Amino acid sequence: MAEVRRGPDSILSIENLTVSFDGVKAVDNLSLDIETGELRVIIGPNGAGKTTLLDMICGKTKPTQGQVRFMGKDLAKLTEHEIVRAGVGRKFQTPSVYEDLSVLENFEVSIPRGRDVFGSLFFRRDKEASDRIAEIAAQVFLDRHLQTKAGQLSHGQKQWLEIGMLLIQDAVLLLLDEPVAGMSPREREQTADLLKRIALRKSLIVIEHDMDFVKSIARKVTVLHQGRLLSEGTVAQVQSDERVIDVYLGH
Ligand SMILES: Nc1ncnc2c1ncn2[C@@H]1O[C@H](COP(=O)(O)OP(=O)(O)OP(=O)(O)O)[C@@H](O)[C@H]1O
Repeated sequence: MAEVRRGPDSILSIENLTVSFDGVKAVDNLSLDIETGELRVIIGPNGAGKTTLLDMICGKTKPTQGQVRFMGKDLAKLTEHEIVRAGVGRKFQTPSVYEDLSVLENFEVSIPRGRDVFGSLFFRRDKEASDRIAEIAAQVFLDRHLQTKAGQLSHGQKQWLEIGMLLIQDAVLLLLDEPVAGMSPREREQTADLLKRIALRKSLIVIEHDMDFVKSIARKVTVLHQGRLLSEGTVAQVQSDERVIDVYLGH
């Protein structure tokens, strides 16, 4: 089994993580480390434990055993909301945007709350927020759709909107479950560029099945199988790993 290398720059450290459902281990003694600024892709056959792993990072599922540390914080001690506030943003497989609100309003509701916006600071902060929305809307290719109702966007555009909402939230670690599902080839290319640009300043964990897309974004790939770490390395390394070939083609 590949050894986990713990760098001084890791933003997320997962150690011996296990969760059982009805006695079956969906994630089994998994350890992995994500560096700051890393774009890590997780692949693996159906039921390998990929989604469950993200569920444990964002606090939706509590581990039976093991630890998840994010920027030095033990995430088991935080609620789902506190984990979001700490900087972990999750995008699920199906886009969850407010369909009846415009793109602009979807961005506005994602602005982190709890910041004082009183007195003379009010207008400055307000301007800051609208500048930030404009910048992020352009980044996720939606600057010309700010007034469009989210329900009228294409499936791919909804995925981009959701990624934009995570950026507005100030997430520093983005967890994306199949972000290009249902996208056209052109939208996939744009998304690959977008994720690479985001990784210049933030860290990402992306679950993906589409190997062409994986090749276009991944520097390091983690392969899960039956809840365990099967292989880790570059796309070329994992694709030539006998254990990976066995799992995908064998039996
Ligand atoms: N809440 C739950 N209760 C019971 N079993 C669960 C639960 N969540 C996941 N599982 C089981 O855990 C295993 C891992 O599932 P998971 O969805 O994490 O796999 P995955 O790698 O994301 O698969 P896919 O590629 O199909 O989405 C599966 O056997 C699944 O049936």
